[in-house]
Amino acid sequence: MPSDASSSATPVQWQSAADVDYADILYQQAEGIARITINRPEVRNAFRPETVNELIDAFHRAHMDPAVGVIILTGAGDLAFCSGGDQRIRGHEGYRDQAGTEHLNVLELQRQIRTLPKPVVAMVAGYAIGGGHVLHLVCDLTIAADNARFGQTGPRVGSFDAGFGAGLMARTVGVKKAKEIWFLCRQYDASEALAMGLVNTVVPLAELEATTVDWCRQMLRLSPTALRILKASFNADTDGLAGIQELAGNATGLFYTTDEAQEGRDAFLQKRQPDFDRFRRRP
Ligand SMILES: CC(C)(COP(=O)(O)OP(=O)(O)OC[C@H]1O[C@@H](n2cnc3c(N)ncnc32)[C@H](O)[C@@H]1OP(=O)(O)O)[C@@H](O)C(=O)NCCC(=O)NCCSC(=O)CCC(=O)c1ccccc1C(=O)O
Repeated sequence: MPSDASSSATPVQWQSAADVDYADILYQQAEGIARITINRPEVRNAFRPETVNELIDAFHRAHMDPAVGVIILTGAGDLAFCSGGDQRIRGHEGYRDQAGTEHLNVLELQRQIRTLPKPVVAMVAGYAIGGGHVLHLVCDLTIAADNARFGQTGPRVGSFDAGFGAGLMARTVGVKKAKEIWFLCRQYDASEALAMGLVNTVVPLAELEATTVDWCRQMLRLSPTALRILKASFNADTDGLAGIQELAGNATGLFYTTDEAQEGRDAFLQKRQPDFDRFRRRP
């Protein structure tokens, strides 16, 4: 079968997990794909701390599930992917949860999306704005509908994301463009986003899900280990020593599967000297 063979004609049959009870998000699964949906369309899918905690839980679930190979992050409805932090519950030093504690917990979610070892695809219809724009940015790929609109609003609403929101943005679209996005708080349509490398492709809204699923199916046919290590390698320089640690952890994980590493473990458990003589020193 050719590597790009398309099976996009077959619609996906999403199944909701029976054992989850999220209030702000949906978690569905099919064919090795987990689909995580921010489900607050009445506020253009703005997130509150509880939303972010549920997203963290859902991404952890998808990470740990061996049946999941690719994850889609999206927003409910056609009007928005996500409009960032819910300004109605923004308090003195963060976003207030129902117990009254104030958080900036989306930063933890950003790190989780980058470090979990499976491709994460942002499926964007409508607005990806503010912290919602940064969420699509930290995903590995972005598929945009032709009605998508992108932008930052921080300097207008009294906020900024000086982490991935600035640094990864600059690496993605270039420093001048990233400064324009943050300093002017303009919105960009899908074709402008494509031209600046902010998204991977733009499709008609009616084809958004089919195209996203098709890309996921293509990745599911590829080597999961190769994709895993490639994802870590793309983060390695950006994320400094934490990125190198992530990449290196994959090397350790692969080494553990070898007879050579297992000889070390077995020798310790059998209280003998390890015998590494039978393992060749490769050029
Ligand atoms: C997204 C819009 C451009 C959509 O415009 P439009 O289609 O015309 O719809 P509206 O009529 O404006 O909105 C419909 C309805 O939704 C409400 N709403 C929309 N967005 C939000 C929001 N973010 N918070 C709360 N409510 C929202 C809107 O008020 C309407 O409600 P009604 O009751 O019907 O009036 C437009 O809506 C828009 O511009 N929205 C605001 C975008 C914005 O400024 N977002 C916040 C950016 S700052 C941010 O996200 C920081 C959070 C963050 O990620 C972060 C960064 C750095 C460190 C930590 C953090 C962190 O942890 O949070």
